[in-house]
Amino acid sequence: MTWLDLAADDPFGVHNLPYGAFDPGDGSRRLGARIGGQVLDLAALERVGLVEAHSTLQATTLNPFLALGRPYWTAVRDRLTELLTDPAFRDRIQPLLLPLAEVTPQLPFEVGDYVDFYSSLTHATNLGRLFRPGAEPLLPNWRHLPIGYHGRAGTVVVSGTDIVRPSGQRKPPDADAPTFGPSRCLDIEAEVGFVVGAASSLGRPLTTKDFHEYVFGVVLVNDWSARDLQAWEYQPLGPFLGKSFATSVSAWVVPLDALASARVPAPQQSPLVLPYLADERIGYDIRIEVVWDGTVVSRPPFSGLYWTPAQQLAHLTANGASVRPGDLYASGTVSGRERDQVGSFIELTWGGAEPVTLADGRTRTFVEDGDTVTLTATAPGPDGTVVGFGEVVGRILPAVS
Ligand SMILES: O=C(O)/C=C/C(=O)CC(=O)CC(=O)O
Ligand SMILES: [Ca+2]
Ligand SMILES: [Mg+2]
Repeated sequence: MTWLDLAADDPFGVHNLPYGAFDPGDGSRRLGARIGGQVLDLAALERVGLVEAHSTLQATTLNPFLALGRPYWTAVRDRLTELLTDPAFRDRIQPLLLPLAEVTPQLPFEVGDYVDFYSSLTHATNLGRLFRPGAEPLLPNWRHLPIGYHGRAGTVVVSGTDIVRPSGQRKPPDADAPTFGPSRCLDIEAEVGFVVGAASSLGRPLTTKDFHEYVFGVVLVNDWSARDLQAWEYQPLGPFLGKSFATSVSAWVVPLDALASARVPAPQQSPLVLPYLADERIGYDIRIEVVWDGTVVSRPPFSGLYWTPAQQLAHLTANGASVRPGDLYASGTVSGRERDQVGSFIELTWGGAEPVTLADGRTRTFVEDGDTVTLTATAPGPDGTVVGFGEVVGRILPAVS
């Protein structure tokens, strides 16, 4: 029990303690841990000697702390738990807590390499039908390896950043020639992102068993996608400008250790995978909500994903590629089987053919200028608690002409 005045069902109780970076209001950047509606100033905490992490908590991003590896992540988390539960520390900790409302969240880590997977069987099947009508929706490799592509790390932005509508080339199937202009089919993708902490060595693949040693924590991801640009450009090399203009992530990195109670069996795979992809089938019961301009339109369940994050890590290093602190890999769009569980609007509105009606009566197919899309999520915590992920929110600004 924490000595802070927190409700037992607060999703940011001492069982969670996600890490982030914030501007306290003077234009500087500091590292913090979220507890309830406050931020614990980790830089100050380390300066006064209440926690020790080789001065990595003085940095403006989490990367140096991530690089310390699992033993330090555990030691610092244990220490924060002690400081926030033992009333003997109350008087020294209280001055280091800032109200969340008075700080501005920053991108918590400098994104190294960014990979996006494609691991939901339902999403892959739906997109196959929509993008390749008449063809087999799942390509022959889909059940043998976690399909992914390398995205653009430099355009990963923190929740709250406005998104400018992208322009680009598109050519509807019935048009004679391509045109250039603002995307008319701007979409979202609700995903779960895994933040790599420890570095691996070039030429040394990781195994599925290495997941817990190398992955530090989890963020929510909105992989904004311009479907008209994507449909025209993606063959044969895959997503490019249709997805590289912006990817939003939540401001608080939930440590993997906070998700121990959220582990659930992942779906069994058929056919059996190659030995390097064999894993313990551990999924996470992360329940996402997609909110479109105030209306909850979908509740994608992460637990049903076919490929697990441990398999994704093993696969992305299977050729000897190394990972670095701050690398981010996203699960791929989280879509459950029901229409109100899909993680993209192209699925929700079936390519724009079936508009959705928001609570105030407006109808939507794709995202319009001025719309705000918010993803939130929770997962079960220890002893009946709930782990919150905060939100990833973005508002669309008109295209730049
Ligand atoms: O099937 C396709 O051609 C395209 C699929 C996607 O756009 C999905 C994607 O970016 C990966 C994912 O988020 O699942
Ligand atoms: Ca995606
Ligand atoms: Mg993207």
